[in-house]
Amino acid sequence: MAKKKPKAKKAKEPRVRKPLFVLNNQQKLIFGSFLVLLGILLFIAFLSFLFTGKADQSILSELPSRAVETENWASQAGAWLSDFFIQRGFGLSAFIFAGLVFLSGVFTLLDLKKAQLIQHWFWGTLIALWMSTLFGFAGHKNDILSGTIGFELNTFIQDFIGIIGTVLLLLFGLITYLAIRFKVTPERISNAFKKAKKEIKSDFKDAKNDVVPVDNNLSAEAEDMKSSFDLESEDLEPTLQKAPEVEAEEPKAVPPQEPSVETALEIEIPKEEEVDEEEELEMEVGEIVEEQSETDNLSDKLVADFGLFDPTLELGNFKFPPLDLLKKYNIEGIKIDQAELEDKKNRIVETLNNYKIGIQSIKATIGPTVTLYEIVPDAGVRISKIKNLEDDIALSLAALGIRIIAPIPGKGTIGIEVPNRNSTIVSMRSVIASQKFQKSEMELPIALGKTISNETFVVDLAKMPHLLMAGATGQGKSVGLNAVLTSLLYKKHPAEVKFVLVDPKKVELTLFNKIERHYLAKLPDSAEAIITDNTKVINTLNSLCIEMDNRYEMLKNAFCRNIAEYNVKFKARKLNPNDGHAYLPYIVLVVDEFADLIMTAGKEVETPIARLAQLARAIGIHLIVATQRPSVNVITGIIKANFPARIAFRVTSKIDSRTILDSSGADQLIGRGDMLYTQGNDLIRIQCAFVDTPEVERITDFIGSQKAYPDAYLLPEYVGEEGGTNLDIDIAERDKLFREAAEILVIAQQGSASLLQRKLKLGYNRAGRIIDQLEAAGIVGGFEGSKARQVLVTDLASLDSLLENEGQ
Ligand SMILES: Nc1ncnc2c1ncn2[C@@H]1O[C@H](COP(=O)(O)OP(=O)(O)OP(=O)(O)O)[C@@H](O)[C@H]1O
Repeated sequence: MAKKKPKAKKAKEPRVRKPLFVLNNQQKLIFGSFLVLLGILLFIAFLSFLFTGKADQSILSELPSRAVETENWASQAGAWLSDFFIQRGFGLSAFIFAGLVFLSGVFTLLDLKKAQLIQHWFWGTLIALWMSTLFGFAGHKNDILSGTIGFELNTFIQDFIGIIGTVLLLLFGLITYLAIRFKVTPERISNAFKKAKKEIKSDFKDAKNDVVPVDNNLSAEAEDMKSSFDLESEDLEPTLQKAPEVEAEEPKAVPPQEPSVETALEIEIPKEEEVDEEEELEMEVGEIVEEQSETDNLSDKLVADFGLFDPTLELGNFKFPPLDLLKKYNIEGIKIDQAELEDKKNRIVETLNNYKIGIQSIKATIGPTVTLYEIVPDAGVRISKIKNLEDDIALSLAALGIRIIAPIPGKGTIGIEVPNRNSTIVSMRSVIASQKFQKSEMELPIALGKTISNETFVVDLAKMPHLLMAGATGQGKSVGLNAVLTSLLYKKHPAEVKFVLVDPKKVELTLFNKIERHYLAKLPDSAEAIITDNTKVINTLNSLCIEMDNRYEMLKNAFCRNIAEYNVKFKARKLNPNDGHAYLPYIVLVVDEFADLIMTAGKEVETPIARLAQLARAIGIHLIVATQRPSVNVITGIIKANFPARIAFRVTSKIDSRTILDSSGADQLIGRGDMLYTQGNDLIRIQCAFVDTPEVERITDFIGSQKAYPDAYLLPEYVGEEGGTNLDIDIAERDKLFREAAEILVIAQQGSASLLQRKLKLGYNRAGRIIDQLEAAGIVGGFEGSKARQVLVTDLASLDSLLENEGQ
């Protein structure tokens, strides 16, 4: 496992060398063909210059004009260019530049590697310099051969190191060039010599067609070998033939233990191979050129031609809802009531003094619903003493919802939160309009409300990664859910996020039906996207589990660790849609009234929820679960462990508060959107943003009236075990009423759960389970939709014998 990690990382971050400028295909064609033709023109002009250069000398001093007549095949331009490159430049070597220009054109047209072209230019220029210097040295009388540069270079070098020095320097230049460019080494030269020598020898041998007699100077090993051959195959009269040069260099290289016996024994071949091997050991390691992988090149090309993939293109004209759809309240902002502040401060100080607690300083921070009084007690005061005075302070202030934070984490103070006499509504508009939200770079930003210091509180759902919301009825849960959904609607394009809404109350989330084809996801066969039926919830959750598994597979194939990386790669066109890749929107599953679901479906809901909560964070499925009853059988350990981010609205008891937050505090809230938020560490008191139903309606109307996708986002199909059929039910685990139920159905010859419910006064779940057990026992048939199941046993006698046989 540990070994695999770096590999994955390497695959994840392929080295992409960004070119300075990228030409598109048309530009490549234009630029490439220009260079090719220019190369040809230069070649023609240069060639012509060799014949017509002298004749055109006179016109070079004149300014270019139509009246000037030239002999050059490329006219005035040809004459000028040739003069520049040949006469004043490199002489004959100027042809190299014509070739290089031509080559550049070919490279551009065929989109070959730039690095190679640069190498050609580098070496071409060096050769041009070397050749013109050589011509300058050898034929310094003729400046067409060397050009001015060659002539000057030659005289410059000669002035310093003389004629012999120049010859040697030129020779050195040639050797250096051969050594670097063609990787010529002394070994290769000597090998070439040896090979040539050997070939000549073998030719000579072949010609003679004779066997060379045994060499008396064989090494000890060779002698051994010879004797073993003599012993093993006397009749064959083997003869050892040995390459003399091999013996001289490496006599030990003959493998003594595995001699092969042939009529005309050729030991030299393995020996030569050994020598070759040894020579190969001194192999030069060539420079490692890092190349872009094929896919990178392809994706770069695709990006150059079509730009980055834009998932929002299908609904390119989609307009985000404007701010004025949200209500503006007259009393925005916090009013400071000096008298109230002073009064409360005095009461706090007084109460503490009554218990002999002195205070060094007191500071007030006014929030929308509560004011935080931070006190620094005198030295030597026990913090727990103040904490215990919570009720006394509440009594003296005659206020609900006093919360004491002792000490405030990170500050050396003790906080006392006291509700304001007149609380201010935190409008959704104010939090959506805040810079913090508008400028947030989060994946799934949610503006929850405002903190006690009146700052907008924005969190990233993708980081949470799942949210548990609880609170007694009427304390602001539904408003909270709407605030979450509204935040996402204001920030995310329909292509980027999809909601799966589960609303057993049937009324809370219905407004979102209008944006079904924009933002909602549903099962392929369901008519409504918002799920109100508990049995459908199970199918949807299982379908989400399939979606999760599918997404993990896609991520694995793309070497990505999470959805963000995957989508970046997909946008850069590095993932081929034909290989099953697609842009992945985030999926937010919202479950209202979770307690109700657990009551009716129990484990069937809990298991997929827990699975999703455990695994879905990396692939962009996030859960928001809201419940009225935060009891331990609803918020089980496994659910709790996977929902580190929790919101508690007001609850009725300390126990409930502990169930949600693992600490008390939620019981001391004042309701109406007053909440505590935790992401595993501190509790933050927030006033939830208020968004009313008409506002949500306006937003959904606005979005719903725009062009939509043809259908809601379709989740994978889940072929459920309808009615909870499980054919492996253990006989020992059968219901106590199993036999009775079987008899009822056999007598009635009708396999229906409702019949059992009526006759045995059972709940739906238990009746359903018994039916499953009867099916497993072969008493009733399989599920047949709305029809009752078939009863497979005709009478009670057959039933008796069936059950008796089963027991054996
Ligand atoms: N953030 C808020 N600011 C101001 N008032 C609020 C806020 N949240 C809720 N309220 C008030 O509380 C009332 C009840 O809120 P809400 O419908 O969200 O409660 P609930 O917890 O969903 O109740 P239930 O569980 O019964 O559905 C709202 O009609 C509203 O008047």
